[in-house]
Amino acid sequence: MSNAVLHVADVHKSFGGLRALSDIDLQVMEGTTHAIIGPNGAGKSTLLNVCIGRIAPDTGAVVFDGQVITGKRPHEINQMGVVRVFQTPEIFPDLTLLQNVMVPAFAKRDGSFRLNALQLTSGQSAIREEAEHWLEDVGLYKQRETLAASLSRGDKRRLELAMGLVQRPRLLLLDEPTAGMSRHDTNATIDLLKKFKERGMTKVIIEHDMHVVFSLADRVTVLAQGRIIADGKPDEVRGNPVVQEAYLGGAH
Ligand SMILES: Nc1ncnc2c1ncn2[C@@H]1O[C@H](COP(=O)(O)OP(=O)(O)OP(=O)(O)O)[C@@H](O)[C@H]1O
Repeated sequence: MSNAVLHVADVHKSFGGLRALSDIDLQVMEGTTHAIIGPNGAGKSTLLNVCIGRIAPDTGAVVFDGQVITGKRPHEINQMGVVRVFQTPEIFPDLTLLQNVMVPAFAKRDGSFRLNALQLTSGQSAIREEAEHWLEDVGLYKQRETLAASLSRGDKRRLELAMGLVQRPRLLLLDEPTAGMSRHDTNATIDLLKKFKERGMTKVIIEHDMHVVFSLADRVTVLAQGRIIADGKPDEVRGNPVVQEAYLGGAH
């Protein structure tokens, strides 16, 4: 039996009169890729934000590796090993790729996020080597000395992935990792994420592109109007008439 790395336990969240999340209970098992899908406004981003401490649930709890993390600050949750890769890459355009990856590597080592860590000499070469390793892993090693601003959209996402990986996540949360990408870049991203899957990394992925979801997910949870309407293996979910109805009735 594998363990639940993440357990979202009976979470509710309202914004004013709007119920963004109701009765959310789900478990992400060790080593799996767990997709969260649903029409626009279903509550996917709110759920992710609850998991990383950016939004406090009204009731319920989030348990990570057996510890309640509800109420902890985002950087504390990040230090525990929960890493989120954003829909819009959060990179430093005026730094080189290498420097971009070195900043979170220093943050992981020192427990605080500082741009001026790049001026530190202690441990600089070990951090540099580690950053190079992850740039190589995502296929950006050759461009390591170029400025991040010059990258294509797909490569910026890869860079952000390297910035996440250098933190050696226990749980990687990916928010629409292929949004706005060409089919070629999307397929390259699928291949990259498959590689991490083979290494046993636990991932949660929010994604609209069903080709990506069904290429990667071991389990799929479907949200609609803030509730879980289906949860199971990809094929079970795909054939579920309730899911089809939610998509037809929604914006997609
Ligand atoms: N800070 C907020 N204040 C008020 N309402 C919010 C806030 N954040 C989200 N909502 C509302 O909560 C509901 C769920 O939004 P959320 O962004 O979580 O959905 P989503 O499934 O991620 O949608 P999308 O696929 O469009 O990104 C929506 O009706 C949204 O308008």
